[in-house]
Amino acid sequence: MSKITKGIVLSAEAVSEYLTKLNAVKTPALSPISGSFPQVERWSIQQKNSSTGENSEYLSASYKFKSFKKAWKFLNYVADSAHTLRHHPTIITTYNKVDLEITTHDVGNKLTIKDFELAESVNTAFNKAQEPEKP
Ligand SMILES: C[C@H](O)[C@H](O)[C@H]1CNC2=NC(N)=NC(=O)C2=N1
Repeated sequence: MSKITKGIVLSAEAVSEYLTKLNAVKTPALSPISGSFPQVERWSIQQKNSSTGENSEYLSASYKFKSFKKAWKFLNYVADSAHTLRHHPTIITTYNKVDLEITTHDVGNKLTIKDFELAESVNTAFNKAQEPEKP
């Protein structure tokens, strides 16, 4: 016999409306930062003006490592952060050097709080990649 003896039956419309509202609370809409930008160590703010008149903003940073292996250790941490934050950088890697760019594609390549959160966590990844290997 069912354990549920009392309850409220909701219509499919009511459930759908509730879920939409719940989702909006969990993931508030991203909007471009207006006014002054936060400062993140190692990262600088760049602007690109395309011939079509579209102005884009992005963060950029370069990281250098003692070895190729350390660069890849860093990249694996960066991938974890990107996955967790659901925000993904553009990555160019050349041997022991990693160049990163971050912008928010969903708002037309402008800077949002997500970009600065990811930049902070890339710095944390950089510090972790310097730690000596555990035996
Ligand atoms: C649905 C998904 O979360 C979005 O498309 C995310 C994925 N990762 C992203 N990464 C970046 N850099 N910008 C985005 O706008 C973006 N959007």
